[in-house]
Amino acid sequence: MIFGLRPILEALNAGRTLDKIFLLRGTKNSMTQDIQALAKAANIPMSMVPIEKLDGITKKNHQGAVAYVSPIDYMPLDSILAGLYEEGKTPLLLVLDRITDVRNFGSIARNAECLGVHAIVVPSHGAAQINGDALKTSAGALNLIPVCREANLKNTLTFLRESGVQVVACTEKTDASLETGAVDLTGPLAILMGSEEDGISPEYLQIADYKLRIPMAGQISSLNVSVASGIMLYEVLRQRLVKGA
Ligand SMILES: C[S@@+](CC[C@H](N)C(=O)[O-])C[C@H]1O[C@@H](n2cnc3c(N)ncnc32)[C@H](O)[C@@H]1O
Repeated sequence: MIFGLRPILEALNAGRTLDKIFLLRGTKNSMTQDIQALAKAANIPMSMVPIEKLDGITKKNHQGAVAYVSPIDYMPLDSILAGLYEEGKTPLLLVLDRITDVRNFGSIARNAECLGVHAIVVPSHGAAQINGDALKTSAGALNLIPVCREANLKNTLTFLRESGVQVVACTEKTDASLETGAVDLTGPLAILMGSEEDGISPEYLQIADYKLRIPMAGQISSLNVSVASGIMLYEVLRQRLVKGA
């Protein structure tokens, strides 16, 4: 963690990757304005809060502002995609729409790394903080797989489609079932997973090329998102192995 306006400003100016910034509600001066502008430009989520409410933080040590330093460096999606095409690889991306549980996120990252995903894409707001717990649950996968943080997932999904990447929404809210094999998952692909709370945003579902449901035989209406990501990514890998892609 970094405490205080000046140290946070210095960290931003030095290009350090911050996960989230909290400013004490009511503080407004030239430094807070600079922090706000730099945080916005770098896609770093920021909240104005009564800081004393944050875990383990007292009036004495916060000095008006607290920032969490990210244990990973976020990567730019466009250059990752360009690099994959240049290397002759068939891109496989995993887009996570507001996964908020840190352990779910870590476990999804582990599935992704094990099953051949080239990069994970998360929104800059409303997603789990990438912290020590996420790193631990990922079994180190978060040190191996690039993570891209995007300000606007709608624009990102549109960009992916325009770049030749097929967007497949993994959702229980469709009749199209995965086991039919009706959708070819061997081309450039982005798998979209939805939040624990309310699934994939309707506006993202509209952009997707296909929606696919993992068949279920029980009474509960959906799988845990990490489990669902594992099943969906296994099917992608299975199709690619069968085709020799
Ligand atoms: C726990 S579910 C979300 C449930 C939530 N109550 C809702 O209203 O959508 C989280 C995510 O896991 C994935 N998922 C869960 N069960 C699935 C299934 N049977 N088929 C496809 N995706 C599934 C979807 O991406 C879903 O958005």
